Amino acid sequence: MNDAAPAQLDTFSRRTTKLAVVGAGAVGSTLAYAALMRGAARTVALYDVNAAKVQAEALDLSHGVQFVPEATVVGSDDISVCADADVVVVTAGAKQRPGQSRIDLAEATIGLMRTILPPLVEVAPNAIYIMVTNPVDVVTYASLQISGLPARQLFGSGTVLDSSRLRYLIADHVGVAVQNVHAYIAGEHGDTEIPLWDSASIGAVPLLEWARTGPKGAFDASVREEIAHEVVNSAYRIIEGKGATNYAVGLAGTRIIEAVLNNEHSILPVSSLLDDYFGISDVCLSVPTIVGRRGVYDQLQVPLSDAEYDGLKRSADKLRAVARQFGF
Ligand SMILES: NC(=O)C1=CN([C@@H]2O[C@H](COP(=O)(O)OP(=O)(O)OC[C@H]3O[C@@H](n4cnc5c(N)ncnc54)[C@H](O)[C@@H]3O)[C@@H](O)[C@H]2O)C=CC1
Ligand SMILES: CC(=O)C(=O)O
Repeated sequence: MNDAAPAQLDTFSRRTTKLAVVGAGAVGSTLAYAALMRGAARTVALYDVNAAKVQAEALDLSHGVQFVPEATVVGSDDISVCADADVVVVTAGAKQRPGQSRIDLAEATIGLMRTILPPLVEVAPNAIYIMVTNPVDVVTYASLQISGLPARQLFGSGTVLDSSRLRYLIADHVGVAVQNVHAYIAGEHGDTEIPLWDSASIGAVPLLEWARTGPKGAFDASVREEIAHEVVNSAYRIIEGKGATNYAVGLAGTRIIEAVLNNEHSILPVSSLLDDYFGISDVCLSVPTIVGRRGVYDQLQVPLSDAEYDGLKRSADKLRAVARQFGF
């Protein structure tokens, strides 16, 4: 009998992936919880400057590991807790106060990234970096320059969350399962974002076709306008009510982590560096993008109406201007 066989089998059957979450606040700790629930990684490491908070979050999460796929949770105010992570998700930084826009956080967040990223890259040089802290598109662009990482290796959560809000509203409007709605929000994760109606579909039916042939008024321009308005303003409403958004972003972030760690080549609207995307360059924003173990692969050239193209360009111009304002 070969004594080595069971141990070897054990080694190979365990997932050894490590997720590091930087910032154990509302978003970071909820994301860690969602990642544990879904068994996204074998080790979940939390890093935060607030030692008492990060240790408490890690302990609380650890007490629940009996009930989730096997995992280990560690938390520390020492950045080396992130060492050799496969994925690093950055959620550290100030959150919006009611009435503040995401862009209002730019100066503070960029300053924070200058402090956090160099030591992070030192301890986890091969990780895929997913930026969540707002304003996420500008932060992603600045972070690429601060870190010196290749554009495929560092990207932002972008409009994955906004697209899930859009899909939820469309599904609710027509009474179908949200999983059967395929629709993306593109551009800024913020006030200039735009729904890509031209490429949206419900099941196999193009959404604009549904608008023509479905129940009267199903998706006429005023309904589309109302839904788009609701998506843009969702975060403001939630922040007004409870001070932060955390559950949906935790799940959206986990979805991106899974796409990376499982090398899914899934199409997700993450925020990445554009280089001649329909003529748009030198800015990070969201378009439907293939995501896998090496991070960002191709950005899909989806069909765009003239209005959608103009909206995307407006987002790009705004985000570039904000980045320039801070010397990037
Ligand atoms: N991209 C997206 O879809 C979303 C982004 N956000 C953004 O995520 C960020 C975090 O939001 P919350 O978790 O609600 O804020 P929070 O205030 O609850 O947590 C932030 C955490 O960052 C920590 N932190 C601050 N400086 C740090 C440093 N130098 N190193 C490590 N940790 C540090 C704080 O101690 C705190 O625990 C905000 O910028 C918010 O706007 C929030 C929701 C969605
Ligand atoms: C806060 C934020 O960026 C969001 O919930 O969309």
